[in-house]
Amino acid sequence: MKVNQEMLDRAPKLRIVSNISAGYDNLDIKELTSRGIMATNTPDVLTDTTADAIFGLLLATARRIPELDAYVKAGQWTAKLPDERFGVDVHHKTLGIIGMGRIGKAIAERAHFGFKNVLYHNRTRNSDTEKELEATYVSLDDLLQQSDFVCLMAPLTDETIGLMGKREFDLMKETAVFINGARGSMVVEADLIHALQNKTIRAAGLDVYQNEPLPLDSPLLQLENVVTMPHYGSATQETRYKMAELAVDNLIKGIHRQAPPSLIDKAVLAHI
Ligand SMILES: NC(=O)C1=CN([C@@H]2O[C@H](COP(=O)(O)OP(=O)(O)OC[C@H]3O[C@@H](n4cnc5c(N)ncnc54)[C@H](OP(=O)(O)O)[C@@H]3O)[C@@H](O)[C@H]2O)C=CC1
Ligand SMILES: O=CC(=O)O
Repeated sequence: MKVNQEMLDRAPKLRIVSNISAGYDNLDIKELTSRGIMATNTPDVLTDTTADAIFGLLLATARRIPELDAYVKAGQWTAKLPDERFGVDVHHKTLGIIGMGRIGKAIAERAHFGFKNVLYHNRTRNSDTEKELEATYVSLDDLLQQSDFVCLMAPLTDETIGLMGKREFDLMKETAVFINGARGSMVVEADLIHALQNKTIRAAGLDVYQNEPLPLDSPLLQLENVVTMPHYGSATQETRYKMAELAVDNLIKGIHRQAPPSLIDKAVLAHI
């Protein structure tokens, strides 16, 4: 739900907005802070669960697991698997992570022993991450040109909206797989669809979309080289419970005008 000026005008007594998600692109943080309203999210508790899901999506896309599951269940496995159904290797390839934050790093940890290289791109270089995960910092264009798997894991901001468009898909290898575990609006969906239809990239694994739930007439649903998930990254019972607990802790602190555990903009404390 979007929390913007219009909504806030109707809530003059509001003290805190407690988001149950790590991403907070639905919140106008500047506006909230200027009104002395705290805003919180639920990072960390969902990091490993989301990394598991996005890594699973990467494997499923490369090895075409959902398609082959449907093939077996439809009774089509009546002879040797035809070559056209083969997948592509994941091991000893190059993984490029755009947004090497908490979840990006957890994905890199999972890739550390299986991939040949892990490349990453952030606005700032992180030498501790480079040492710890043997990851290499590169420009966005170098990452797109060199990676066999490109995984988008940065936040949606004014800077990242439409980050992946025609130019960026054109830079990717024809054999590369694109994974989006971040936010749909960071991708120009029509350009992604074009790249997939024309096979200028091999495939995509998507957890997030420009419009959610994904409209039934989306061309993405017709493409064999797309694996879809329903914005599912943090969706395990254990993790959703921890997220709810953290959101409640944040809320209770905020109602009592105390600093919540995951306050997004600490500058708001000067206004309350
Ligand atoms: N699919 C799902 O279910 C889920 C999706 N998410 C999404 O994942 C996002 C990341 O979460 P999390 O890892 O916890 O967040 P973090 O804040 O820990 O990491 C975000 C990373 O992105 C980098 N980044 C920010 N802006 C840019 C930019 N313009 N270009 C390149 N890199 C950039 C940051 O580095 P720097 O500041 O140096 O640029 C940082 O390393 C969330 O914002 C949310 O949208 C989160 C949870 C579940
Ligand atoms: O997309 C989910 C989140 O926690 O952010």
